[in-house]
Amino acid sequence: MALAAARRLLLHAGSRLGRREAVDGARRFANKRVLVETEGPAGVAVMKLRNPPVNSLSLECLTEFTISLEKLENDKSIRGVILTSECPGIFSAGLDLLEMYGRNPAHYAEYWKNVQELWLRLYTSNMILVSAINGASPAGGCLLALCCDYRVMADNPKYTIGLNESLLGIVAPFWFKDMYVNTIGHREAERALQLGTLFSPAEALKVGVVDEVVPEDQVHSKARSVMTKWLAIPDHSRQLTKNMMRKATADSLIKQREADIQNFTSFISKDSIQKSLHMYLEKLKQKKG
Ligand SMILES: CCCCC/C=C\C/C=C\C/C=C/C(=O)SCCNC(=O)CCNC(=O)[C@H](O)C(C)(C)COP(=O)(O)OP(=O)(O)OC[C@H]1O[C@@H](n2cnc3c(N)ncnc32)[C@H](O)[C@@H]1OP(=O)(O)O
Repeated sequence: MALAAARRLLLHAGSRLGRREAVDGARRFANKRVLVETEGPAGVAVMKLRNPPVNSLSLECLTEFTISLEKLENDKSIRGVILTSECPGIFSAGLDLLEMYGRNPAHYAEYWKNVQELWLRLYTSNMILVSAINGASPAGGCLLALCCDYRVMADNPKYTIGLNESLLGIVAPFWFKDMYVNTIGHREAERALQLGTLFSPAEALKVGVVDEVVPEDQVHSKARSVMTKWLAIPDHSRQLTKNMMRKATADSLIKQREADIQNFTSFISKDSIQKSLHMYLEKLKQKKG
């Protein structure tokens, strides 16, 4: 409830928590975890996730992300968004494991509702979305990239991307799966989902998880040049086409949002699933030292 109130305040009362300033004709607004810079005449915004250390999608981060997108969507001068990260070497570590571990069912339900909301807003956005994937992008991080119309990834073998849920002992929700199938086809998705494959940039390109791999220092310039190409298409025809391609996938979640929340909540609350998440979190800790 408190988050919903914060969201209303941020969105409608301007920016009490956020900031808006003019810099050389460009505009920017920032919440704590999302920075948005817009470039006047081109109608393009650059949205940077900045939730260190790994841009995990905590409830606060999801909320700020959704609010920022909503603001951009309502700003008729904005036609495209480049989605990227301000955390070195990490695009996004995906959903925040600490939101799904050791909490109560009401918290899981609230968290999942916000995950759904961000996904629906991103996936069905009328704007052109290009991701500049400048770091690791597992699970929910990959989901963000898959929502975009075009994905450019940095050519660094340390960065991997994919829906790795099965490695955590959890299952990618059906709408994650649907988007994966839409992007890389049924056979590749079936294999990658079962194995929890995290693809290197070269593999991701080969299988179609990303559209282009470029040297790390060119990710942003390439994303901009891709955006320029997409901006040349009339908005109305591009938007109708995007809607035609994505509507069925979005509708299948819209039709069963409440049931999906119940499924998630009962699945994630299971002792066996909590145990798997505990082990995975321990593994992440041990990796350090
Ligand atoms: C049948 C019905 C089905 C219904 C559906 C049910 C369930 C499905 C539900 C959800 C789908 C899940 C989606 C997800 O996104 S789950 C998250 C998956 N993410 C990962 O697996 C990434 C894990 N992280 C890493 O691999 C690495 O951290 C990294 C991103 C490659 C970065 O490595 P680096 O070496 O740079 O950092 P550290 O590993 O040292 O991490 C620093 C710090 O961050 C913590 N952390 C990492 N990832 C997360 C995360 N996703 N959430 C929360 N915290 C994270 C890590 O533990 C370290 O913490 P510390 O306190 O030790 O500093």
